[in-house]
Amino acid sequence: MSKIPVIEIFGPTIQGEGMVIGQKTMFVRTAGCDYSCSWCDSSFTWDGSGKDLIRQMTPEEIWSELKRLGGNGFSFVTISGGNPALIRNIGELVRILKDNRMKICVETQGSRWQDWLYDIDQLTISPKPPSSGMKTDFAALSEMLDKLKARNGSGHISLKVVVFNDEDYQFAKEVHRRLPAIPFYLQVGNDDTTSEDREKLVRHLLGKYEELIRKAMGDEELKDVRVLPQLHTLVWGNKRGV
Ligand SMILES: C[S@@+](CC[C@H](N)C(=O)[O-])C[C@H]1O[C@@H](n2cnc3c(N)ncnc32)[C@H](O)[C@@H]1O
Ligand SMILES: Nc1nc2[nH]cc(C(=O)O)c2c(=O)[nH]1
Ligand code: SF4
Ligand SMILES: [Mg+2]
Repeated sequence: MSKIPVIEIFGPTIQGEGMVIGQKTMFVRTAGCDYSCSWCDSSFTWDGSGKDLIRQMTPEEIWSELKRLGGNGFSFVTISGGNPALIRNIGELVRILKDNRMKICVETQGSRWQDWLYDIDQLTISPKPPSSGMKTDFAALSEMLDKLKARNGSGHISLKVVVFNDEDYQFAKEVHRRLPAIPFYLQVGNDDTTSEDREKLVRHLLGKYEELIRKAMGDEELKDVRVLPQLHTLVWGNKRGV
């Protein structure tokens, strides 16, 4: 039976980011990423520090674990990582979730394609700005969006760019300029992913959020934009598994 490298399964919790913020959901986080963003808040999925947490699980085992944790109290499952789009076998998990009438949300950076992406109900694509140290392949990104749009339209897709500085903000605008038809989100970057002082972190991030709101509201070139914080970080700080 085909297996999937899973580093954590948790929930129910709220989706803290993007197009379905506030949605009650379970989470499946896969191990491994083709990127290595300088500020990645989930670097334990790819930098070796979480290697003892990785379990090779069959899609059935993942579904059992979701049921064990969430009982009958959920109808939404979010798959994140790392980059879940590295893993072909997630197609089988998607099938099981669909058979059980789950809605599925996926978080990916848009660097890799899998056919199961066609079956995702809420797909968040998060191209990486300069501060991450990564380079976005816009041709590959456009190709991915064209494929998705041709099959299912684009109502269920969004673009979410994390912003840490002005260069990132300019990059975010470029993403929106190139792909104006896709719902566009700006997300506040958390530049202190190791702090255990929640109060201090929240005060700092709310300040950053206000700054980003002010910038976007005063920007005539950005009309159709949503500006969001990471809600789970405001509620729980840098705690893992929430
Ligand atoms: C950990 S990533 C996993 C999915 C996928 N690799 C991606 O980057 O889209 C999930 C989301 O968290 C965002 N993220 C990662 N580190 C962050 C940070 N320090 N502050 C704000 N958002 C962050 C990513 O941009 C992405 O939208
Ligand atoms: N509550 C909560 N919402 C999230 N939205 C995206 C997350 C992620 O790490 O992909 C995440 C996460 O880790 N927790
Ligand atoms: S692409 Fe996502 S998981 Fe990978 S390093 Fe960047 S933020 Fe982290
Ligand atoms: Mg996260």
